[in-house]
Amino acid sequence: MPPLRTRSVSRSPAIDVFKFGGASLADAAAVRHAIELILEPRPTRVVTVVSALAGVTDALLAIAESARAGDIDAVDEQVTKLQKRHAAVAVGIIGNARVRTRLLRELDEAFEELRMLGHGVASLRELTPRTRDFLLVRGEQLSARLVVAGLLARGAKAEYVEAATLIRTDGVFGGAFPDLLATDREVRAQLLPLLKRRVLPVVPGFVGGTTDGALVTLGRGGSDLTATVLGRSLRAQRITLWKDVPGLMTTDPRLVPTARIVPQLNVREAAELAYYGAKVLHPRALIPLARVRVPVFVRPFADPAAPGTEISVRHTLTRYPVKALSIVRSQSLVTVTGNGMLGVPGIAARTFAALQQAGISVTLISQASSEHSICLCVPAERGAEARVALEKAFALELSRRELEGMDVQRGMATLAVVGLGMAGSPGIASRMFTSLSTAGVNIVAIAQGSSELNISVVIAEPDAEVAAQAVHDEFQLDKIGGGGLREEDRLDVVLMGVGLIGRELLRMLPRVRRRVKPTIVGLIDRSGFVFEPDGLTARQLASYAKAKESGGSLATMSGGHKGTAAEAVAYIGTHALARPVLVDVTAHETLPAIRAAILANMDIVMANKRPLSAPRAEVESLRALAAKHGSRLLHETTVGAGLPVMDSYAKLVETGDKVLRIEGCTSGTLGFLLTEIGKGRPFSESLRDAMSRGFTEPDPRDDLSGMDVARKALILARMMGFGGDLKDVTVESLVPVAYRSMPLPKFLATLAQQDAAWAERFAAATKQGRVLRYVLNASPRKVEVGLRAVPLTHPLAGLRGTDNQIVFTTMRYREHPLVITGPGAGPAVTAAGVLNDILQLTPS
Ligand SMILES: NC(=O)C1=CN([C@@H]2O[C@H](COP(=O)(O)OP(=O)(O)OC[C@H]3O[C@@H](n4cnc5c(N)ncnc54)[C@H](O)[C@@H]3O)[C@@H](O)[C@H]2O)C=CC1
Ligand SMILES: N[C@@H](CC=O)C(=O)O
Repeated sequence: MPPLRTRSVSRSPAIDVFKFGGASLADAAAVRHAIELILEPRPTRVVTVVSALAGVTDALLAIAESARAGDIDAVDEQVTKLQKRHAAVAVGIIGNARVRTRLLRELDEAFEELRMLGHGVASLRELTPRTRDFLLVRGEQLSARLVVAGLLARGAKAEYVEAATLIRTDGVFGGAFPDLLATDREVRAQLLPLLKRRVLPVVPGFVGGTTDGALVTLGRGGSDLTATVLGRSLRAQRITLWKDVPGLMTTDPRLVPTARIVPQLNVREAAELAYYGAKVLHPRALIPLARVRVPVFVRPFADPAAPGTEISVRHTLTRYPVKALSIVRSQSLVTVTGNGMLGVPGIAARTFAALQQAGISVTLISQASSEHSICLCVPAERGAEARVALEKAFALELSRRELEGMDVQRGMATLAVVGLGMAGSPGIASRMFTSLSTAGVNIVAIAQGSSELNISVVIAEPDAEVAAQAVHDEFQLDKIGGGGLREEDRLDVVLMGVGLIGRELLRMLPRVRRRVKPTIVGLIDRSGFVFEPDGLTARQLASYAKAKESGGSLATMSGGHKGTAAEAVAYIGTHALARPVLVDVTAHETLPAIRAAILANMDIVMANKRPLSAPRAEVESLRALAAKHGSRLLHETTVGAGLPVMDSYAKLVETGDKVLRIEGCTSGTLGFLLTEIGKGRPFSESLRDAMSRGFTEPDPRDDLSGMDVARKALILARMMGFGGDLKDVTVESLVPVAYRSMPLPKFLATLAQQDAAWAERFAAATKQGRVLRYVLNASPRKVEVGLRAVPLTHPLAGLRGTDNQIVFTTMRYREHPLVITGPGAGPAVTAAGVLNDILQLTPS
C-alpha cells in the first residue's frame, strides 16, 4: 500500500528525495523498476540519488588493487567485465536504437578512461587515497548516467548533476564529511531551478568534492548520506531510502527469526542503531538531520507499497522501552590494566588518541570507577595493531610497571539494546542482564551512556545468537508493529467512517467516565486516513469531525495519508497498539478492511450491516479468521440500533434457550415514515425529515426497498442457523421500478411524484381498520420482509416514530414471546450502542 503518500506541504515545490541502493539497481529490470518509482504520479518533485550497481564498488576496488600490484592484464579484464555489465543494463533499459547507441558510446568513453587510469596506477604502482577515490566514484557516476538515460527514454525531463559540485566536504579521502552550510547553498542554487522547471535531477551518491575541486568519497554506504544531505538542504518533505530490506528491523532476522519491522524510530534511536552495527543505514546518515526535521523512510524496493520504517523526530511505540538490538561480531576486547591509572588524569584521553592515530575505530568503552582498568572494543582484525599502538603510547608506564599491560581478547561480540524509552525507566538493565544470565550467557563488559539511549555488553562471539534471542524475547520485540501488546490501561480505537454515526461517536467518547478511556488513534474515510499511535488529541478530533461535516477528505487534511480502507488498516496494524479495535460505521462493503484488521489482531465493532450480510461463505470465512486470531466481532447496532437485541439473543442462548423465530419491525425510517404519513403528512416531506434526522441509510432507497431490513433479518436468521444468502430473503420493495436505479439526486428531486400512491396505500389500510407496518419474519428455514396491514389491536400497531420491536419466540418464551421495544434509529441511540460495544472490550 502507499500509505505514506502524505499530502503536499506548503513549501513550494514540495520535494521527495529518493535514494536507490546498489541492490535496487542490480540489473536492467531493477533499473526499470526504479525509473517506474521515480515517474509514479505524485504531487511532489523528485530528486534521485543513486548508488553504484550492485557489486560495482567492490569491483572498482579490485581494479584499484590489481593496478596497485601492477597487473595490467587483470585491470583490463576487470574493466571489460564491468563495461559489459553496464552495457547490458543500457540495452535492457533503452528501447530507442539511436538513444541506446549514444549511451553505449558514452559508456565506452567512460570505461576507456577507467582503463587508462588503471594503467597509470599500474605503471607507478602507487595508489594514493586521492586516486583511489577518483577511481571509486565512477560506479555512482555511471549508474546515475544510466538512470538519466532511462528517464529521458521514457520522455521525462531529467538531468545528471555532478555531486562534486553539490556536496562540499572536509576533503578527507575515503571518508569525507559534508560541509553542511556550504552544501546547503550549492544544492539550493543548483537543484531548485531544475525542480521549478520540473526537471528530475539525478545525483550520484557517495561522492563529494574538495575545495580544490578534487573528487572524494563519503565512506562505504555514503549514498544514504548524500540523500539526507540533499533532503536537508532542500527541506524536502521526506527522504526515501529504497533498500533490499523490508525496513529497519528489531534485530538481524538471520539471528532471531521472530525479528519484526519497527514501524517508526526516533532519529536518535536510528542513529544509535546504525552506529552499533545495524547495516541498513550509514552511521553518519542522520547527522545532517539533527536540526532539520525531515523524516526518512527506509522502504523495500521490491514491495513499494509496504510502509517500511519511518525515522523521524516523533517518539512512538512508547510501550517498548527497548525498540531494537544490534550485534556486532568479530570484535576484540582490549583491556589496559594497572594501579598506575588510579587518579591519573588523561589515561583515557591518551588511550583514545593512540588508537585514533592508528586509525582504529572504537565501538565500545568501559571504565570501572576504581580506574584500575579501561577496556574497549575494536574490530578483531585491528586488535594486534591496537595493542602495539597502546604499548607505544604507554611505553614509559609499562617500563615502570605502573601498568600491568595490554590484554587483547579475540572472538568477542557486542550486543547493544536501543530505545528512547529506556531513559528514566528503572529495571531495563536488570531485565537485560537477567535474560542473558538465564540464557547462560556470560557478560564480559558493560557500557551505558548517560543518555540512557543504549546499553551495550561484550559477550563471547559464539553466544551471540542465544544472547540476541534472549534479549529480543525479554523485551517482547517479536510483538512490535503487530498490534499485539496487551496493556491493562489502554484501548486503541480506529474509527472507519466519519459520517453521522461516526461523528456522534466522536462527541460521546470524551465523555466516557471510566478508568480506561478508549483512545482514538486513527480515522479512516474513503479517501485515506489519519493516524497517531499515541492517540489523536481532542482538538485534532474536533477539527477532523468539523472538516468531515463540511465534506472534506481525510487524505487532504493535515497529517492525512491516501489509501483504501484496507490499506489504511494494514498500515495502522503494523504499529504497536493496545487492545486495538476497528469500529466500522460506514455503509460500505468493508470485508477487506475488516480482514486486514483481524490479521493485525484487532477486535471489531460494526454498525455496518453489509459485512455480516455478505455471501455466507465470506461471512463464515471471516468468522473463522476472527476465531483463529482471537478477535471479537461485536455488532449490537446492526439490528435495532442501540436496543439490546444481540445482547438478549446471546443471553438466551448462553443460558440454554433456543430461539425459534424472530419477528418485528426493525426499520426506524419506515416506522417514522408510516407514522408521519398516518398523520396526513406527504411521503416526500416525511422522507426528507427522516433523512435530516439521520434515520435513513446514506441512500434512503436502502430503507424503502426493504434491503436494510432484509440485511437485519438475514443477520438474525443466520444466528438461528439459516443457511441462505441475501438473495434467499423474500423482500417487498416500496420503491417503484422506475425509481430504483436513477441517481440519488434525481430520485430525491422527484419524491413528490410518489406522494399520491403512498396516500392511497394508507387510505386503503385505514378503510379496513388496519395500519401499515414493515414487518420482518425470520426462522432457521425462511426469512421474509414486507409491508403488512395489521389490525389496530396488533402489538406492532402501537409503535410510533422510529420505534423498533423485536419479538423472540423461544423454547422458554413460547407462549409469551420476549419483546424488546424502543427507538431503533438515529445518531444518538446508534452511537450509544456502538460505544456500548467498545466499552465491552475496554477494561473497567
Ligand atoms: N443511522 C442510523 O440510525 C443507524 C445506522 N447504522 C449503520 O451505521 C452506518 C453509518 O451510518 P451513517 O453514519 O448514518 O452513514 P453516513 O453515510 O453518514 O456515514 C458513513 C461514512 O462512511 C464513509 N465511508 C464509506 N465507505 C467507506 C470506506 N470504505 N472506508 C471508510 N469510510 C467509508 C462515508 O464516506 C461516510 O462518511 C451504516 O452502515 C448504517 O447502516 C446502524 C444503525 C442505525
Ligand atoms: N436506516 C436504518 C438505520 C438503522 O439501522 C433504519 O432506519 O432503521
